[in-house]
Amino acid sequence: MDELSPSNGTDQPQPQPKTSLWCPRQLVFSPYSRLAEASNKSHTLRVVVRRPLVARLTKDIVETYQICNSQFKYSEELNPKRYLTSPSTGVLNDGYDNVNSDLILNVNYVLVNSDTQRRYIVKDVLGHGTFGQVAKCWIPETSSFVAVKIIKNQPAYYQQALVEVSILTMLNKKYDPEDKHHIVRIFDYFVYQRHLCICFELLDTNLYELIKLNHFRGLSLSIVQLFSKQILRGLALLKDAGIIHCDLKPENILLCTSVKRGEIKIIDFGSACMEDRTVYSYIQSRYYRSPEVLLGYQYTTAIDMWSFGCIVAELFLGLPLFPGASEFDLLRRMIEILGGQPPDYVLKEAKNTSKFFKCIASIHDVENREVSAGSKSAYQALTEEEYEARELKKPSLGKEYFNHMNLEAIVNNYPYRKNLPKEDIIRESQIRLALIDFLRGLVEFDPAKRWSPFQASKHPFVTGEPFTCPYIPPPETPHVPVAQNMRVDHHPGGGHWFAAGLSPNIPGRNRVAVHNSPHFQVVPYSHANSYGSVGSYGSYNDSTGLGSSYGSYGDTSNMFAYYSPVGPSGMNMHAPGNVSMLGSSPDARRRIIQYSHGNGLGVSPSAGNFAPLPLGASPSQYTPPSSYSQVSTGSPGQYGPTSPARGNCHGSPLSKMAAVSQLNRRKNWGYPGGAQSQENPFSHWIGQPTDGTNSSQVEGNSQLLSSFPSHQHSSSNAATWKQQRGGSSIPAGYSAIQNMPGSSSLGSNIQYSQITGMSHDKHEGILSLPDPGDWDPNYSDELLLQEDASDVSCITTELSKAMGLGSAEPLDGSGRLNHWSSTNSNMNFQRMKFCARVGSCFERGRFLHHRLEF
Ligand SMILES: Nc1ncnc2c1ncn2[C@@H]1O[C@H](COP(=O)(O)OP(=O)(O)OP(=O)(O)O)[C@@H](O)[C@H]1O
Repeated sequence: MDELSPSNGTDQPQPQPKTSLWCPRQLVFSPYSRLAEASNKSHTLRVVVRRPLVARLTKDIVETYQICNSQFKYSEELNPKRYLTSPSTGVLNDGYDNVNSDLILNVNYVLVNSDTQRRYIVKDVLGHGTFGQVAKCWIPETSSFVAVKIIKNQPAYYQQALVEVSILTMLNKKYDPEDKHHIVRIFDYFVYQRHLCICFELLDTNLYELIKLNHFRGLSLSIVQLFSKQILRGLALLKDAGIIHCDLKPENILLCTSVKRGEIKIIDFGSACMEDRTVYSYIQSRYYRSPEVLLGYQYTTAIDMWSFGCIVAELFLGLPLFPGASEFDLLRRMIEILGGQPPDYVLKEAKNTSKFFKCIASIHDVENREVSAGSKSAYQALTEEEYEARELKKPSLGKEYFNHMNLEAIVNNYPYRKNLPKEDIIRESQIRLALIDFLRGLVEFDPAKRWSPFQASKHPFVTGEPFTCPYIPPPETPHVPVAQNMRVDHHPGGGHWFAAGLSPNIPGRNRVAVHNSPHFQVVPYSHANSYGSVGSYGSYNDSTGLGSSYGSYGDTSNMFAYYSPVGPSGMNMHAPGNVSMLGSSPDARRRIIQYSHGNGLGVSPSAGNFAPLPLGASPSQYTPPSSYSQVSTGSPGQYGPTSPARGNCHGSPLSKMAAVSQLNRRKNWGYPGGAQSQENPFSHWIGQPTDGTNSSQVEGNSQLLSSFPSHQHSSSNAATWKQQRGGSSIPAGYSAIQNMPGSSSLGSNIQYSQITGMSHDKHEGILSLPDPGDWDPNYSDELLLQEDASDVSCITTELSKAMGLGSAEPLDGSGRLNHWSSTNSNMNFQRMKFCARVGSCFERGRFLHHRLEF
């Protein structure tokens, strides 16, 4: 404070000259006194003086005040409430909830698990999703931070969130007790103020934000490899458990705060389902949506492998591989970039084939598979005009931002880091060939041929072995039937909760006692489908005794049942008054309906009248009621999944709500049900051929790369990578070589592109930095200005330092993040985390001020 007020060398308040414009009231603060400060707390002086002014006026304000007035006492109770939830007006649930059914949180709001009396003190909001808010909370008891997902106070969200609890509990406890498979840990769950709260380990930035912090330039191949390996471990676990994540995307993969740098974890199992209970057809975020889901074909864990392939490509390229502005656009991009189309057996069976394809063979040919057996398909993708004629609306098409329209050219022509030595370019080009081969096995149209996590994990791109020829995967290990595989060994709750045929296995009074839920009431219900008796197929529990009977939950003395259209797997049974439901037949099943009006049970007036959701899909991903659809549950077909159980599907009334409530960071980026999904987020900066020709015509010629071993799919024309925007473009020249520390291994593929004018890139188009402001709906320059400019400008430098560059060299226009390094300092990592939060503020502006409180 020495620069704020002169010291007179005494600690007494001094009369101020009349000419002074402002002075603190004498009784409150005395002017700053260096002597007083020194005599009081010399260590404080040191700390305060060295801290930046902003820190002293924010984070250190209490100390600053105390320096000015030793009598000053800080009292938290006197603080005005600082709301973290928006809107913060309480209109539902006795004023606890806002209009969106979100619990209105403020800093230091306390969530209590009434069972254990554990208190979770809200400190910040980490994110929003379809299901509610995720808050960073402090547990005084353990002196640790956790992430608590506070689910909206609506029955459908409530119930679907229980699926997340069940699946994660099972994955954590049964399949990954040692936490080695990169799946987020669930610690606790409870109901507070009619909100289901799920407590997770606290994680850090997600991969989308990481890419964004790097200005949408790709990460180095070593990091891509590092992340790929970990995601595959997670997917292998899911496959073993027979679980489909259904919403794998960069946003749902988070860096860990743990000491192990570069560790990531998969989150958000709110859309997950069991492989043998694939109920919904409208799943996966659009950019990461598999062809079989898009076409309405039956699906398996292979859809996560497709998403994984899209993620790997995006990590490398910095941009989504298939940023379809609509499903038509998505399919068009897949076909163009991959050079093929879904196999005929899928097209023949899929529900939506006629929306995107026309049949060009005779019915007889199709039926008898004569055409599909040959090289020519019986189906041809509709042109834009044909689609419009059929659907009576123009398909939404996004602009191209890769100047190459095939996978090989896109990857091969991605700019190399500047100043990379020639030998490193050659080495990296080899790894890129491995990457292409790897991606080919993942973004494979045929789900039956798509590699499993096990097969993919043996690929040279992942193992780091030299890549010499196209990879032939080892045979897949036999699949253990899900029903056998998913039994849990203990039932502390005395039964099972069964929205997903799963058991939360967490006992307790307030353990989401469904029968006590404000959202449900029991009514007799007769289900048409008979799936056998209680305790039959798919139970997670020992099929003995009442407590382990199929679909039960809570104490064995309390069984209710509620209906889910998937058959017994959707039955949540609770027997009031010790009425045993053991061995109940379908006609004994009951359905729980929601009170549709105020009933003293705390149902939000806005909640509507929802039937409980069956398992397995995010509310954001349900098929709109007008077009309820279900993946065919009939015969699995020759390549179909082996699961015998495929239930009927009802759509969800949530779809419209979800569309409105989508607060995802990339809310226009291909999310199912997204209200603005027709808008192309890249429309302003996505590159277009500068000469007005079709992108496929502007392919340049890479002298260097053309000498590399060619891949079976590679284009002979090495095409041009180009990202273009407005006038602020810079030429994307040939990436010259720069030696980086530790460049002897995969980690050497750190790329900073620089224009050098080397021959093979001289035809390159224009490269410019994509600006999130051009497409990110939540971005604003004002928000940017609110931050400390130096913090912002240093993001990429600090991030790359934090990730182990060991160099302060900034990333240039096409630079790429470097590999992780053990020399990375914790300070840098902290800095990175701070920067990451700043980055996230750009998108979620209204939380900016919260983020500054670090
Ligand atoms: N364990 C965690 N640690 C830190 N942040 C987290 C954690 N879990 C979630 N978040 C943050 O909260 C955001 C929303 O979480 P999540 O994806 O689980 O919610 P959701 O409602 O299921 O979202 P979606 O709409 O994608 O289905 C995440 O993108 C992430 O930024």
